Amino acid sequence: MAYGDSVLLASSFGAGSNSWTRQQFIESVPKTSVLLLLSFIFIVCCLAAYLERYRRLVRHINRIPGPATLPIIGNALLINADREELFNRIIASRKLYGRRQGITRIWNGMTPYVLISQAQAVEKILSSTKNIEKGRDYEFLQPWLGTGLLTSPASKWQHRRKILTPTFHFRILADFVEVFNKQATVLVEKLAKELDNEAGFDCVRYITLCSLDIICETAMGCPVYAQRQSDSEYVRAHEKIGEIMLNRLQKLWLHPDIIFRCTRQYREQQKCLDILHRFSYRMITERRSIIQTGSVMKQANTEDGLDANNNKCEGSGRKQLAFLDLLIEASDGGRILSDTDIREEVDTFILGGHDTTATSISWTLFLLGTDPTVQERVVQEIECVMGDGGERWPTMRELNEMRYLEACIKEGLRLYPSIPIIGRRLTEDVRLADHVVPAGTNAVIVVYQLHRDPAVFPNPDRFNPDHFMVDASSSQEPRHPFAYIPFSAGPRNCIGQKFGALEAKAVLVAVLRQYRVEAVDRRENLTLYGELVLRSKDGLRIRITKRK
Ligand code: HEM
Repeated sequence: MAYGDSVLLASSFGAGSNSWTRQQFIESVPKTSVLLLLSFIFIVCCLAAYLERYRRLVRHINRIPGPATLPIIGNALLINADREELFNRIIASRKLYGRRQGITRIWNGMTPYVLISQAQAVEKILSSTKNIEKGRDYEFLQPWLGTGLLTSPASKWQHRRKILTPTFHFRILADFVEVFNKQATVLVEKLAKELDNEAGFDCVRYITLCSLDIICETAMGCPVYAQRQSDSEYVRAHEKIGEIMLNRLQKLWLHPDIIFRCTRQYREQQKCLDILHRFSYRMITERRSIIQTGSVMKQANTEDGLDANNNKCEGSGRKQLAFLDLLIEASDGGRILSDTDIREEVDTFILGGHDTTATSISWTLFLLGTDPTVQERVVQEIECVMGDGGERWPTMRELNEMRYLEACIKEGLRLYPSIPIIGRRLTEDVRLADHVVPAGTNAVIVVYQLHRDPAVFPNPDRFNPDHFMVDASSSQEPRHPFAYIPFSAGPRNCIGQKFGALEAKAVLVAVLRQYRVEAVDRRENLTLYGELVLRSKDGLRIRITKRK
């Protein structure tokens, strides 16, 4: 014991034989009190550190232009708008505050969001290998998708992406073209009943069911007959869970689990999840046994499949491999991927590859219906590439040759990107133009607005597929690589973009070879919903007539 210490103790407790030693003093203090004191100090330190971080966040965020904020609630009143108004306000934010730099901020209560719609700034966020954490809103997809690729945290994502990338190899996609063509033929059949419909009809539901058929068959190796049995338990569960998740996303008070779990919607969600997950697990078991008996490649491509009511998929062995087979193969008997992991990824492909592709096809078809000259040019290209193809289905090579059709799909995705908004939660500071956007901020990339930047696309609202017809002799400056990102960009870009683009082509070829399309509504009269995917309030109404 140091001299100073003994003096201190002596003076505190009195010297002499009855005085306390330091040891006695320490022993006399109850251990719980010490623990409490240490915990208190720890909490105070954490709180101080948190407040300092938060103060820094507020200081940086408030330097970014944006609407005036109220204490505590920030701009929550502004955000708490109905479906159509919210998207309008997001778009208006740049016009009002961020015209110069395409960067604005908004406070949802005490949570900051920074809206970004300028290519250089977008590049800083999306090209980062550190800021790859998804925004908070993606958590609402987790009951269904778990932490599959789309929703997975950074710590898990990299390893998963490495395993999954080979499943989208072009040789595997070539095999899927047959499924695209087969289901597109069913779509053409279904559309025939609208031939006499003078008033027009919404094409989105028809195309969404076709796309669901395609993704389920390619992902799980089992047709679900969504187009033929659109009221089956599986299809209804799909539609219902989408509605529930969207509704929860929009209603701030349903965000905390503790409240949501008390609602009827939660119970409905659980029922849907039970149907969807049960189906995916059944497929895994079935495909595993087919693989074990070595019969995947041998089996004939039968027309058996999902029974609408009991979800059975008998004799559904297919000539080609499904994504599921590739995942089972990559799982190494459960060592690398468990059945739950596989289920998460299959469900992720189904969600990620279903509405997005259907939305892209629907908007392109609608846009072609607004411009007969462009539509005829597409049809001429199809005839030219297919030669005397008659009713024959296009091959992958032929689809790849249809450059003008591709330009129309790209232009459709420019004007109406299937995913109009992409979110990231920043884990480290980013400098954007004159601003520091601190870690902890939710970065919101407004793809819809980015794609309409007049500095990149002159006359940006016009439907002009020539934007994407590459002219090697052109003296124009090349476009900024992050000015057009319908499939996102950087490390967390869309893994299924080639699949989606090829599917869109196959479906549009099938429809346009049979029908002439005319848009019923004018584009400027459409009301947009910028939700999980970009929708029009009243659907996309077209009229069709038979081509000779
Ligand atoms: C036209 C069709 C499609 C469009 C416009 C599209 C768009 C996108 C976008 C914008 C993202 C980034 C989302 C984000 O960062 O939050 C994304 C991610 C993703 N997409 Fe697509 N997608 C399409 C088709 C598909 C298809 C067909 C599949 C699967 C078969 C698919 C599977 C995925 C997956 C798994 C991710 C997450 C990738 C990752 O985080 O590593 N997508 N998609």
